[in-house]
Amino acid sequence: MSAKPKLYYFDGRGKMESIRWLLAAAGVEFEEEFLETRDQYEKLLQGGSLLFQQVPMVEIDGMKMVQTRAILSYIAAKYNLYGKDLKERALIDMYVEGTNDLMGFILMFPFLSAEDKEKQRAFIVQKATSRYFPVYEKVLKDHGQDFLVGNNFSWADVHLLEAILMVEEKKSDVLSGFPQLQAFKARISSIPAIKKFLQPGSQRKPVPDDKYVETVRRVLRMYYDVKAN
Ligand SMILES: N[C@@H](CCC(=O)N[C@@H](CS)C(=O)NCC(=O)O)C(=O)O
Repeated sequence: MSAKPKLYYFDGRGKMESIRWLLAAAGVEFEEEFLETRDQYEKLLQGGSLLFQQVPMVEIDGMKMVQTRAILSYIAAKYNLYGKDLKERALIDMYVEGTNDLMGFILMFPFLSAEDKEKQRAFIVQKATSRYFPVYEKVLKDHGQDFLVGNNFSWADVHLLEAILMVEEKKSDVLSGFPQLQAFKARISSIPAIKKFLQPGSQRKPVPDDKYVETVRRVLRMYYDVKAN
């Protein structure tokens, strides 16, 4: 039996969270090493483990993988969450990139000033409800199926649920005008592997707090200000 994938990142969401979600959705157990000190990060750098001197890094199947998108694609393909043919794969890629753009607005949120946080919250909700959610609402309504692509559970479904929950953390009733997405959320959340991941005590990370922000800033020597969109 091959070893469990090992994830190298901070003890928080950031760019690793979607990887945790996808592994969990595939029912794959994984280990994590959390970066707490600059020393740990420099050891990884000096050991040549970080191809572009960045995390996330995932040890999987004898590889030290970096680049979030590459890691996610590998996991999706390996665990049959990436469609049955090239056209389904293309659709999954489009939907995932859409949700990724939306999540990108949320990724740096914890690093903003209090004033910018309020501006960014409004921006996220506006983008979600006017650009991204209407797309997925229409896809689900038009084909009338349970999943976004090919009537099968895929990476696109996992990514969309993650994005929905992230936006709901910014505005809890954000799905009120999206009945298809409400039903989708309930359906995907009840898939056993997802349900397990959503329960307390799983490897899902909480909303980033000040301690997470301080650790990331210290380890990466991130001394600059981050601005809202
Ligand atoms: N394109 C990369 C970007 C990764 C990235 O920006 N990682 C940050 C932490 S979230 C990092 O390691 N920054 C250190 C640096 O760039 O020097 C990916 O998607 O994985």
